[in-house]
Amino acid sequence: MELEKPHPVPEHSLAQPLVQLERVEKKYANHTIAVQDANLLVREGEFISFVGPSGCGKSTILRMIAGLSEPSGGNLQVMGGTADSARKSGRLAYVFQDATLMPWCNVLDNVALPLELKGISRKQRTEESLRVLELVGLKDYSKSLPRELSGGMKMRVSIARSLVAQPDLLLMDEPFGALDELTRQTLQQELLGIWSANPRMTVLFVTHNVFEAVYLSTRIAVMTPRPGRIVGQIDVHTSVPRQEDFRTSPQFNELASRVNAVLRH
Ligand SMILES: Nc1ncnc2c1ncn2[C@@H]1O[C@H](COP(=O)(O)OP(=O)(O)OP(=O)(O)O)[C@@H](O)[C@H]1O
Repeated sequence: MELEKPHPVPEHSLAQPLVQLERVEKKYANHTIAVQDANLLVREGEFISFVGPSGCGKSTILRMIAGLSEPSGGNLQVMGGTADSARKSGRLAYVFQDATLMPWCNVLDNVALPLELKGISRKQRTEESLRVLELVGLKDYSKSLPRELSGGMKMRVSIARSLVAQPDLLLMDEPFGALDELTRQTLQQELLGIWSANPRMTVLFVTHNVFEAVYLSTRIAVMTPRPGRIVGQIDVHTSVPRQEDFRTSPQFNELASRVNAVLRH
């Protein structure tokens, strides 16, 4: 199997640490320990998936990194400061499982929202929004309303909105979970294309789908529940952009088996 040139993920030892979790814990007010003793070092340019069963704390970790929820213990650094300061810097973007579009606004205005909130001029907002809509193949739908789009198209709009302010860190919480398998695979391919075209962009991606994690990631953080822990980290050395035939390769199956073995441990 011939795979293309490697993604320019910087050498691990040289790339900047972007996110660092040291013994991070999250205990909710109802005493649920959602995350315990989580340790992870994310370097610039990586694509890391969190994979694990429902309730193992994947979303909780992502929300803490996004500055939407505070750890109850341990040390969390994002872009050299607190998660809250990283969120306020505007250098990170968050994609939810639902596209969460404003139904009364057209596609262009939905995508332009982060720029509007930053006070960017209408002309520049339009230019930038059309640029990212082209990346996700929706330039011709800029005037459409969300209700006129399929589920996959709505998710593309949501991804375009997350990219419009050119984030350094893209956090995605099960973004393709509600899509049919074929659409899901198409969007995985598109996401990898966008990521590999932006060598400095780091992606943290939550999924419960082992195959999705293997296909997308440079590293997989495997989590188990009660309490939620990162119990293993598996590197995926295959270069990107990845071809569809990676999905049927022996290496793919071997990686999926390794992830499953850690999940069952
Ligand atoms: N706000 C909250 N208050 C109390 N408990 C919570 C809260 N949010 C999540 N939990 C609990 O924390 C644990 C981890 O939840 P979390 O949503 O992070 O898991 P997850 O792995 O993302 O699950 P899923 O794949 O189903 O989204 C679960 O037991 C959940 O019930």
